[in-house]
Order: sequence, then C-alpha cells, then structure tokens
Amino acid sequence: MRFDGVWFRYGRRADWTLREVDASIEPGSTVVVLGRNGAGKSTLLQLAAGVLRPSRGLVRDRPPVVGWVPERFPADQAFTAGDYLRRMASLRGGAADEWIERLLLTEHTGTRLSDLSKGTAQKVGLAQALIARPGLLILDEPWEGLDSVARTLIPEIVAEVTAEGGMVLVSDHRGEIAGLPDAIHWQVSDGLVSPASAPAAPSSGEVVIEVKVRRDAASQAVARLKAEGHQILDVRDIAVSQPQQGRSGPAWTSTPGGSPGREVGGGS
Ligand SMILES: Nc1ncnc2c1ncn2[C@@H]1O[C@H](COP(=O)(O)OP(=O)(O)OP(=O)(O)O)[C@@H](O)[C@H]1O
Repeated sequence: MRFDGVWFRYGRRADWTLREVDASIEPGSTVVVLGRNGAGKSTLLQLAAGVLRPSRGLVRDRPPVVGWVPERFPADQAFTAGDYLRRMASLRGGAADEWIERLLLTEHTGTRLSDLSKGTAQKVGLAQALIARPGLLILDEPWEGLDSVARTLIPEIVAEVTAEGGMVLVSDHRGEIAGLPDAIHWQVSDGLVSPASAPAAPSSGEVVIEVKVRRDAASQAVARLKAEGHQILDVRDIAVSQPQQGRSGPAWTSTPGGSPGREVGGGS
C-alpha cells in the first residue's frame, strides 16, 4: 500500500496537518508510527484506513479488508458487546466467538458498549477489527488502557497478521512498542513523515507508574519528579483530553528509574 504525494488538512483554511507524504508498506510488514502528541499519527492512520480522504494525492493499493482500531473505540452505541461483535461478524463474514474468547470478553458480552470500561471497550474495538482477517490492520495507540493480558496479545496478533502477508500500521506516542520484532519505524514531525530508527528498548530496571495530581499542583509535581531523576512520559489534562468518555484516568505518568531520558510526550 502506498501514500502517493498525500497532503491533508482539516479544513480549507486550516494549516496542513500532513504534507507530501510518500511512503509505502510492503505485504507482511509492520510499521510503527512515532511522534509527539498532536503530530498527526492518528490522521495518517485514518488516511490509511480510508476513514479520511487526502486533500491532495492518493492512497494506493489498500487491501480490501481493513481492520481499524481507533484510539478511542466509539462505545456510544445501543448494543451489548456480544450483539455488536456478532453483528459485525455477520456483516463482514467471520467468527466473533474466537475473538471474544481470546480477548477474554466472555463475561462482558451481555454488557452494553456504553457501560464498558475503557480497556474492555478497547478490546471490543480490537475484536471487531480482527473478525474478518485484515489485509491491513491499523492500531491507534493500542496499548492505551489495555490490561497486561491484552497487551501481551498484541505482538502475537501482529505476528499472525503479518505471517499471512497482511500489513500492520501501529501508532505509538510513548515509544513503548519497541518490542514489535522486525517493525519499520516512521516519525511524524512538522507535518512530514520520515523513516526513523527504533526507540531504545526500556531498561529492565524501570517500570511505568501513572499518577493523578491536582491541576494546580501539576507543574510542581513534574518539576519535583524531574529533579529526582524520573522521566516524564506523558502529561494529560483529563477534562480536555477525554471529555466525551467521562474517563477518570490518570493525568500524569512518570518513570522512576533514575535515568535521565528523552521526554517523549513533551515534544522531541
Ligand atoms: N477532527 C479534527 N478537526 C480538526 N483538527 C483535528 C481533528 N483531528 C485532529 N486534529 C488536529 O490535527 C493535528 C494532528 O492530530 P492527530 O490526532 O493526528 O495527532 P496524533 O499524533 O495522533 O496525536 P495523539 O498522540 O495525541 O493522538 C492536531 O493538531 C489535532 O488537534
């Protein structure tokens, strides 16, 4: 599949979000899209999925079956998780039950989509993208909100899709998915997409903890953590970043490891 001179902006008078993207993905390969918050990773993925159309240029040779897992799976539909996945299976041709079991969704099949937790909704989003084996699987920040079991499944699923000649396009703003073997990396920066080297694998002596603090104490908390040698990976304003989900997730993330590192979320 190929981005052929693709330009994109969200309105005729808006600034260009992406400029002159020329890049291709080969069958059987995985591309990890890196870039800071707001760089244009989701936009690039939606152009690949065909959810957005280029303002200029073309996306060529998109496979007929595309599985797209958006960053936030839209859970505001009146179905239960089970009904939704079975309907998707009958529309697309495929079996829902395999993915319900594999993603440990059985106990949630009777729950309405709107009542699912963020992580479970993400798993339903993943299941719907896999019901019909995709020639192109697009995962927008798939690690966000997933429990540890589901996290370990993602590399497995990626390997299965590529082993059958499918392509996988994954975005990652924290550089967390260095673990995908043989992945090619693209960097989105200043509207341009360029080849990049893989981010350094996290050192084994480090863990990620998520910490929520009061908004008025945020700068002080960041400064203190930095002064102690921790790495700030992400800063999110819950009210601004997740308004429609009513999500009460963490606002701050840091890595206590003592090693001064690249500030991923803050812009590099
Ligand atoms: N529907 C939209 N209408 C107008 N502007 C948008 C829309 N969606 C995204 N943008 C803007 O386009 C730019 C790129 O957004 P995009 O979501 O592609 O970035 P991203 O790299 O995926 O960020 P993140 O890591 O935070 O998800 C941002 O400035 C964003 O505010």
